[in-house]
Amino acid sequence: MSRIGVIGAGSWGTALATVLAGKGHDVTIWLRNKEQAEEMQKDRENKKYLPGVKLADNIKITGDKEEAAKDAEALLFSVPAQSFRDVFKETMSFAKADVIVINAAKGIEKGSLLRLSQVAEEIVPDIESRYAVISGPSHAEEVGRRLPTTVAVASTDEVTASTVQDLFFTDRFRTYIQDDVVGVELGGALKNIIALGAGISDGMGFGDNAKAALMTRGLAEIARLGIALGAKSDTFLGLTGVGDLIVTCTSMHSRNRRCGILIGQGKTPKEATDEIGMVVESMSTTIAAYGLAKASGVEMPITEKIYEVINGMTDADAAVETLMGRERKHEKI
Ligand SMILES: NC(=O)C1=CN([C@@H]2O[C@H](COP(=O)(O)OP(=O)(O)OC[C@H]3O[C@@H](n4cnc5c(N)ncnc54)[C@H](O)[C@@H]3O)[C@@H](O)[C@H]2O)C=CC1
Ligand SMILES: O=C(CO)COP(=O)(O)O
Repeated sequence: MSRIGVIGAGSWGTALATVLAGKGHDVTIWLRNKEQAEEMQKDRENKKYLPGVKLADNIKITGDKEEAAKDAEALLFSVPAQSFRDVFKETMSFAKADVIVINAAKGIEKGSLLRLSQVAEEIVPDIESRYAVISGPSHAEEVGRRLPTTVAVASTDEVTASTVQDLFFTDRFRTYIQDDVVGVELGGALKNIIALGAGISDGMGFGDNAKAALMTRGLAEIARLGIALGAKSDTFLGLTGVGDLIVTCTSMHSRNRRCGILIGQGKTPKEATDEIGMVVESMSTTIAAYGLAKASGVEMPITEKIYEVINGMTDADAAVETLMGRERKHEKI
């Protein structure tokens, strides 16, 4: 049994806290609003982000970051990617020197174009051997209800990877070990862009053929960028690649897909994200991926069109026409 601080109490932090508590760990969730923390502590439920899932007695909720961090043996970060830098920096100032860090967010920092493990290393230069990423096809709504789920835990350090594997492993939440941190981070972040596109396609009334095309060619461009940035190609065929792409492009739990559906039906990106009311990571990840693709000279035609749609530079109809009318070519990654 370990003491674990969960930093961020959205749907994912809350769902993962229930897995950890189910294993008997002593879990403290931090959330930034003190009144909401008190309410959640009293209600024993996250009514805003994960309604209907009861919180066990070994989960404590606090609005005090120091309380969640200071005695923790492991810290699980589950705040949106663009907030990670600030939240991580402050939290680590309270943490024990040997704390294990697990990041559950899926995104790339917009301004710096850094993966979140790179952001963490900028702040704590010796963090790599104590840092793990958890990622895979896993919607909070299902994990919170103990529906069978598989994910990967990636770390460059094998001991850290297996320690984190053990922290979460249950009969309903199966954790695999991975060493390709770059591939796992990029797979989890970039699939959200394709899910947004799949949603736009659904919202425009296109069919399963169009969605399968987006998913397959989308995976090709995810892998292309990933390999150029140092990922292993096999990772994109695993849980954190094609696995997460499938669940996010097909599930009505996906906020990225649902946001795309609203855009495909004619809403502006701002109206669509406001209506979703939870983090839609693809909005910032698309901008970061567009920047990374340009900087590394990798061709990402779907990402480029989605970038233009969400920035009001083209509409979805024109984007589809351009993608379908691209020069004829051989099928390859
Ligand atoms: N919901 C899901 O099923 C899954 C989500 N993820 C990832 O987990 C991350 C978090 O997502 P969700 O929990 O779903 O989001 P959410 O929208 O449900 O909740 C986000 C939480 O972060 C808090 N937050 C936002 N900015 C903050 C800041 N600056 N400081 C402190 N707290 C802040 C919000 O108040 C809220 O409690 C995202 O990167 C997402 O892609 C990954 C796998 C599954
Ligand atoms: O990453 C996820 C599932 O694995 C969550 O996807 P959404 O952010 O689109 O809900």
